[in-house]
Order: sequence, then C-alpha cells, then structure tokens
Amino acid sequence: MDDLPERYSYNPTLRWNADLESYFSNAYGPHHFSRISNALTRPSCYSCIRVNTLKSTPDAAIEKLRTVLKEKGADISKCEVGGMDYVLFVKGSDPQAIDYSCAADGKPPKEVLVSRKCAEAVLRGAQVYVPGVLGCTARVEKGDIVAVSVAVQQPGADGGWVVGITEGTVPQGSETDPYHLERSGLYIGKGRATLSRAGIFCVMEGLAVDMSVRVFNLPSLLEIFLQNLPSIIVAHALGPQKGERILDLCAAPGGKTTAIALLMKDEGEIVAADRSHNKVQGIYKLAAEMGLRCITPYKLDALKSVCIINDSDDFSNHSCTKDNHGGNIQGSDLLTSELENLESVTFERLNAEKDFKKSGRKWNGPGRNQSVGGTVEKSKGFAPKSFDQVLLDAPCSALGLRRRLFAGEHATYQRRMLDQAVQLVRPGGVLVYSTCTINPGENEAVVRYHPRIGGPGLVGRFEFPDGYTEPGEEELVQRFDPSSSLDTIGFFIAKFSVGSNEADLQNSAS
Ligand SMILES: C[S@@+](CC[C@H](N)C(=O)[O-])C[C@H]1O[C@@H](n2cnc3c(N)ncnc32)[C@H](O)[C@@H]1O
Repeated sequence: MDDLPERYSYNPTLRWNADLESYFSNAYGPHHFSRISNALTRPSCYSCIRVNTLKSTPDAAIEKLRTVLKEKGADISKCEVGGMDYVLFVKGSDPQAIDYSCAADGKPPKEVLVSRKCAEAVLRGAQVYVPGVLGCTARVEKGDIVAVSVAVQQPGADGGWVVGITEGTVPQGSETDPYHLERSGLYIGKGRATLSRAGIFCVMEGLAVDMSVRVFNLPSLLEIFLQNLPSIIVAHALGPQKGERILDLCAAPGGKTTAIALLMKDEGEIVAADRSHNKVQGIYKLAAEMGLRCITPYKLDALKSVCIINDSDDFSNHSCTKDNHGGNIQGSDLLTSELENLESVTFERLNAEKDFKKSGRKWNGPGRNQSVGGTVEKSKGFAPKSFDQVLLDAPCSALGLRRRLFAGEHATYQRRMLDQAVQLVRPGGVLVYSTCTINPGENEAVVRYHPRIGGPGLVGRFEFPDGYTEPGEEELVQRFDPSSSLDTIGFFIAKFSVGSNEADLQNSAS
C-alpha cells in the first residue's frame, strides 16, 4: 500500500497516435514537443472571461464575478494589452492532491472508471454521466463517495488503440483489475454516486457521479461567457469597424462571431455561417441572449460558399437565392469531431452529450446547441468579393485544446475552404484564417500553399509537398504555444490583406 498516494494522483502522459507523435516531434523538436504534450494534459492556470461591453463595464463585471464566485479573495485581473481591458482573467488553482481516504483502513477506495472522453469533460468541469461509466466497484450504493479514474486507450496488438474494458467491469482495487497499472496516476477527482452500481448499469442516461472535488479546482463559471484568449485575439486581428459587412464562415457556436460584433458595437452586418443546422440555431440563441442584432446566421457549407450566379438569382444583399423553406431541416448533423472544437466552458457539457450519442442513448440534459425544433435560414452562398472581411476559423484536428488525454485525430480539408474564403473578400479587404491546433500541416502549410501567402510560425517542411516554409516568414503569423508562459490553448492566426485581384494576397502579421 506504500504506493497508494502515487497511484491516486493525476500525473498523465498524453497518448499520441505514433505517426502524429513522430511528425510533431520532428516539427517542434523532441523537447519542445514533450513540453507541449505535457501542457495539453492540464488546463490553463486561469479562466478567461469576455465582458459584454454593450451591457456592462469591466469593473461592474468584476464586482459581479466576485459575488458569483462567492470567494472574497478570488484573483481577478484585467488584460493589460491595449484595448483589451474587457477581457478578465480569473486565476485557477494548481492541481490539488486529493484525499481519497484510502489509507485509513488500508482498503482501496470505491471506484468508478470512466471513458477518456468523459474524463476530459470532467476535467473541464462536467459531471460524470451514466454513458461515460465503464466500471464500478461492487456494492457501491447511492450516496457513496467514489474515486473517479480514467481508462485511456492503450496500444493494441494490431497497431491500433483499444480500451479493453467492457462496460460493467467490477474493479477490486487490486493489481488484477483491468488497466490497474495503466490507471495509476489517472485519478481525476472524487464525488458522490447518485445511483447504486446496479442502477448505473441499468439505466440509459442521467447523472452517475456528482463530482465534489476535481483535480483542477477551476472556479465554477458555467453561467458566464468564457472564451480562450486566442479566440478573442482573432476578433482583434480582423480589426472590424462599425458598419462593415463581415462573413464568419465556420461560426458555430458563435464565440468569435459575438466577439467581432462587440468590437463593431453591434453596428454593421455579420453573416455567421455554419453547416450544422443545430449549431446555427445555437448562434441565433447566443446572439439573442447577448442582445446582438447585427448577426445573421445561415446554414451553409463553407466548401460551397461562393455562389455560382444564375440569372434567376436574387442578388440583393449579395446573397444568392436563399432557400427559405419553412424549416423542417430536422435531425442532428452534429459531428463528433466538430464537437471537439467547442471552446467555451459554457458548452463543455456537450462532451458528455457526445458519449450519450455514441452509446445510442438519449441525452437528457440541456445544451445550447441542442435542436429546439426551430428553423434556420439556408444560404446557397455569396457573391465573390462581397465582404469587407472574412474569418475562416476552420474545423481542425483541435490538437491545441487542453485537458486532453489522447490525440489521434486529424483533419485536412481547410485548403479548399481557404480557396472559397479568399474569393469572398473585396479588394482591399481582410481575410483571417485560424485554427485551434498545434499541427503545422493545418496551419503554416495551409496558408503557405497559396503562392502569395507567406505564413509560418514554424520553419520547415510540413505534410504537403509545397508546405515548406522559409526562415523569416514565421513573424507573419501568430502561433499560441500551450507550453509557453501565456498558458493558452494551442492556436494559430494568419491575417491577409487582399489586394486588387485575387492573386494579390499579402500576409500581414496580425
Ligand atoms: C472551430 S469550430 C468554429 C468555432 C467558432 N468560430 C467559434 O469561435 O465559436 C468549427 C466549426 O466549423 C463547422 N464546420 C465544419 N465543416 C464545415 C463546413 N464544411 N462548412 C461550414 N461549417 C463547417 C463546424 O460545425 C464547427 O462549428
């Protein structure tokens, strides 16, 4: 039992798909990559809050926050970068050593084993829901305190990744338990079981463990608009002005759209497009909640966002014929990989929702992006050169998001989106491309591939044959490194000033 405190701790190693690991190790160098990998397993040491300046002031928001947090000493500060004092930082805690009360009688604690996705959601502040539970100690009764650990994928015999734990597993707290060794150092907190063991594996949905202590004690801010610092900076990089017409091509859930709207003081027009019906509804809802009127959400595939003009097309407002059919665009087209990209803690519970969807069970909790059965307007695209500014916050592998325990996904179709986005900017306008991944293949290589686009924060060859980036070009973009002292998510921003013709695209350091 000497190893108990060490076992019941949180000291994870991020698991990488082998190809990705060697690719990133090459791109960043092994030491830098190892620091990034380590940073990705824990949250930033602060939460970043954007004040709705149309409704409040930073000082009033700080007062309100102190009341909400009910902690007299809550460490809240304003961002000191010029023009960004409406961004507030609330300091979180370092990882805490949790007493799982296992040493007193020498017996191991009662345990609940959860899936990796469930654990990542818990680390961001969610509760443990039934579909995320893989195993539970025998004789756990409703109300019992349980230690929560995670079973992360392990390398399988065929070279893939497997979670070799079947639902309903009964851990004994002994070395013969499945993944006993592998779960050492992967305890993410403790809580009160809201169902007995039998209950957990009988029902399809609902809360399983009400988490009382998490290894990272971030203040509970679920009701307040949290946004990662780089996302706020994207809006500043665009530099929106009152009265402009702006297109946000992959807009849902609307974090950056609303940040842009605030900078425009809600004057002008922001077309907020996303291909997911449910998510577009979420944008409507968020804009309404924030009292923003300049946002017009549309369902639109960014890969088809430049419209082919027919004589019959209604070209008022530079939009091709809109299909205003009375709704009934029902059904969820939420994609699992897309959900990874949600940035606001307000939406974190969707990770748990994802587990529900995967398990084929019904989700019972509310979510901002849940279909509310309404209609969304569908766009067939927009006329070339019809926007002052275009933001392409592209869907990506999301390998910059933090509190992550496994990284194996990859996305590659940003180039085709960038091709569309470029065409929609008027001469003299601005295009901003951003992602929340540390993958240079989705960042530097994408912006570099246009002949006139410089781009990289990293120098070298990345993924595409034409993705080679020259020394000197790294200053033309902003790269947010999760292992740097800024302590943000991994993020990438490239800003382009569009010249008088499409080929004349200048990269300007944003
Ligand atoms: C990184 S998220 C955008 C986050 C958003 N900009 C924000 O700040 O809240 C990427 C979004 O792209 C959307 N998406 C993925 N493929 C798309 C496509 N082909 N056309 C339009 N949107 C797409 C996803 O639904 C997802 O909402």
